[in-house]
Amino acid sequence: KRHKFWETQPVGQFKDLGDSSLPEGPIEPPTPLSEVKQEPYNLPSQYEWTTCDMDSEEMCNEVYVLLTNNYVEDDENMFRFNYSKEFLRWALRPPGFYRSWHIGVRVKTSKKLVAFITGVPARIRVRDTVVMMAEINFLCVHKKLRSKRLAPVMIKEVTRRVHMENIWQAAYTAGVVLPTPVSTCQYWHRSLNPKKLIDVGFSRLGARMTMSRTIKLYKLPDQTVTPGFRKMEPHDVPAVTRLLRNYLKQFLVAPDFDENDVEHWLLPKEGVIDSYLVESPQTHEITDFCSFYTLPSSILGNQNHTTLKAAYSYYNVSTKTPLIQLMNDALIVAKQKDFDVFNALDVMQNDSFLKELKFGPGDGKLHYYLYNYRTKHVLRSSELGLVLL
Ligand SMILES: COc1cccc(CC(=N)NC(=O)c2cccnc2OC2CCNCC2)c1
Repeated sequence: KRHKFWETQPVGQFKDLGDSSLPEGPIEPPTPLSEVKQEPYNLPSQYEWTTCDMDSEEMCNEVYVLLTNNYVEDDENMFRFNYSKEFLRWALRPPGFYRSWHIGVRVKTSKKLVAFITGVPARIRVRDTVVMMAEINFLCVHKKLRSKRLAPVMIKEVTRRVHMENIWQAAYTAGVVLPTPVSTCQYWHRSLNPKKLIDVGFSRLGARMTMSRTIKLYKLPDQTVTPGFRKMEPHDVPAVTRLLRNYLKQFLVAPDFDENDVEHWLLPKEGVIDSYLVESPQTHEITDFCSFYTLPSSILGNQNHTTLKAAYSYYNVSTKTPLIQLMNDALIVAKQKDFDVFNALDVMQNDSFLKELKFGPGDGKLHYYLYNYRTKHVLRSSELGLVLL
């Protein structure tokens, strides 16, 4: 398939697949900062660049409205991601963030926001090398402006602004195959509210299954079962950082989180991120951790329901509590908080609990990409220790 734009970019090309003579590492060397293009790329004449200050209630709302109406839908166009404003502020303002990497496109005359793309800085380890990268996300072009080739110029502009901060690599995910996935993950769903999921067409009643039998199949206890299971609190940051850093060592690609990162990315925030840990009642040692983020989806065209309340598995660590028991407690808490479904990718050790905890395979895949960084091989999803929002 022709990838006119991606064939011009420093990314693994399909023709290079299997050529194991190519070394792991950057594809192109950094450019001297004086040679980085200082002025923004040209947009079609009726549009202009804008920087979206997510601290501004008004701009944050404009971004929220654009994404709510124009962001990613499932393959059958029945659902559309509906990131909340609080979530967007959290996702886009981690330690060291750059406002200039929150890029919008406006119509010059009306000033209407019609496109968006973002980057946030992240230290990501690839095998034994920690690389400063930009995590690129929320690329969105208004439905009415599709196929005007806006996305390539937006990707070039965010790349230019990342280069200006002397960062030369990036990580991103997509539901489509581009040159060339560093890994491809299968996503899985665990029903928490099967009646609603069937009513809205997210799930179908199994063959030879009645609704009451289905409700019983997915029923969960009212309370968590692990002694010492509790919400993460600020004073837990150092211990959770140690636990998570040690656990992530086993994966070929993983974030290199320090305490500042853990404080931002993993401390609970109502309606955004939930995280729990197991503190041994005997030793008070923190032995396990689980977390999930809140990403609702708009339900397109259903009379009775407008929103699908979905939890997405984030980072989980098990050293004493069996991962299956830990994740079942996460399901129990998600059900207590009235989530309809709990989603997970088959990354890290997730494969070990998916089937047993009654997750069903989703109808699509999520591809992971690195920009300007070649890996020796395509990674198995279980070698991935990175979850993007
Ligand atoms: C249920 O509502 C949906 C609304 C839009 C798209 C999809 C299907 C889909 N594309 N799902 C995922 O990409 C996905 C499935 C499981 C876990 N994480 C995921 O994506 C995350 C990570 C990448 N950025 C979007 C959120 C579902």
